[in-house]
Parts: sequence; structure tokens; C-alpha cells
Amino acid sequence: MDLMKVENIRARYDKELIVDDINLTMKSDEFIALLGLNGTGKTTLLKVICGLLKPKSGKCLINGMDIYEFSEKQRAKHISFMPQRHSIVYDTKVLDVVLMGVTPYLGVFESPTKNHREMAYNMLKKMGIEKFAEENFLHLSEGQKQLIIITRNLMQNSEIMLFDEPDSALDFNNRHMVLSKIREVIKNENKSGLITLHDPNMALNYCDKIIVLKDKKKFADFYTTNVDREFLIEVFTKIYGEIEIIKHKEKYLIIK
Ligand SMILES: Nc1ncnc2c1ncn2[C@@H]1O[C@H](COP(=O)(O)OP(=O)(O)OP(=O)(O)O)[C@@H](O)[C@H]1O
Repeated sequence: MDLMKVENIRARYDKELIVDDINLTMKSDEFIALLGLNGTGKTTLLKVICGLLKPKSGKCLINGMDIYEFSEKQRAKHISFMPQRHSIVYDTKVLDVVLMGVTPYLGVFESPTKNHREMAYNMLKKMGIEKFAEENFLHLSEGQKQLIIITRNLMQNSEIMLFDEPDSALDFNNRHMVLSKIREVIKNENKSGLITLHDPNMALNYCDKIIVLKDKKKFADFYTTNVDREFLIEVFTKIYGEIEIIKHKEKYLIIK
């Protein structure tokens, strides 16, 4: 089922166009990776899709309605966005950071309930990091903070989940754990995920589809199952230069 249609997006901060005529559809049960070199507009596109940067032209439609016509709270029920950098600068308990995920569901003077706190704790447990629940968020390592922010995003329980390099500070094991947890949530709960990554192997391993940006435009858009080796070489050589591709246990591995 189509959860969001992104149509002909053109976006810029000042005069120069950063994203030029991007179309994509986010379907339920689908995990999409957004690849591209530094500065190709991946974050800018995510900002447009989550409602933070109004595009110069084009539409992001949920059920036929443009997300820029939604209130901020309405939007947050449909779309969660994990930015590259969190903005928490004050002493806060980890459990309270995760609880921020339920904010879109609370009334103006409402606080999270005991039930919400249990849900937040269970979400930390699902990620295997409940031991941090009572710790001060600011005292954690950058990678641990990243895990907590991912947990907060999952707590938000929106059907469209956007992640901007959520694995950048994570160790080898946690990178794989996080990508497989996000995939599991998408598949079990019929959600749709769009994630920016820098490692094409992580994208090939965990995502159903890969979209590559180049020179402000969509350069390639393909499913990762039954993909042809020659096609992968052609696409990734144009992005990363000379590469090799080997196959191991039915999976392709790109080597630079
Ligand atoms: N707030 C801003 N104001 C003006 N220009 C910006 C702003 N944010 C990004 N840009 C410019 O937009 C272009 C694309 O940036 P963006 O962050 O979208 O790229 P990216 O593909 O996500 O890069 P990276 O992989 O390094 O995170 C860059 O040239 C950048 O300088």
C-alpha cells in the first residue's frame, strides 16, 4: 500500500537548487535506502519529506493530502524523523528521552501516563538497552545516544519513518542490530522506512530498495532482490569510481 507519494520535488535553501525533480513512493513493508556522496542532497530531501523544509515546488502526499497542509502534530503522527544530530543539551533521563516519542499523541496539558512509561521501557528492552533507562542521556557515549534516539523514533510509532545516517556513530555490531531492528519493525508493523546510509553494503543487506542521488537528481532506483551484478557495477562505478563486486552466500559485497 502506498503510504506517501513524493512528486516532482525541487528544494533549495537560498538561490541554488539542491534537490531537482525527485519522485518516489513509500510503500508499507518497504525499507528504502538513500545513497549518494556527501552533499548530494539526501538530508535536504528527508527534511522536505518530514515537513521541515517547504519545497520550492512539488508535493509530498499522504492519502492525497500534502503534508504541508497538516499541523505539526498531525504530521508527527504520520512521520518520524531522526536527524543526523540530536538537539538534547540539558540533563534528561534516558527514559524521558524515549518518552518524547509519544508527544504527538498528548493533549496540550497532558503528560505521559504510567502506561506510556512502560511502553518506553519495553521499547528500550526491545533494543537491548534498558540498562540505560535511569541514566542521564548526556552522560552516554555518542553511539549510545544514537541508540536512544532511534528508540525514541520507534516509540513515535508513525507509519513513515525517516532516518538520517542513524548508524554513523555505532560500532559494527550495533550497526547491524539497528538496521535489522528497523527492518523488523517495518515488516512486522507494515510501516515504511527511508534511511540515508553511506555504506552500500548495508543498503544491499537490509533494504528492499535503493535510491541513489547524483547531481541533485535521482540517478538510480532499484530493488535489491534479483538485482543483476552488471547493473550494480554500472551504477556504483558511476558513484564511487572503480569498485569490485563479489558474491557471498547469495549476497553481493561491494569492495573499493
Ligand atoms: N541549511 C543550509 N543552508 C544552505 N545550504 C545548505 C544547508 N544545508 C545544506 N546545504 C547545502 O545543500 C547541499 C546538500 O546538503 P545535504 O546535507 O542535503 O547533503 P547530504 O547528501 O545529506 O550530505 P552528507 O552525506 O554529507 O550528509 C550541500 O551543498 C550543502 O552545502
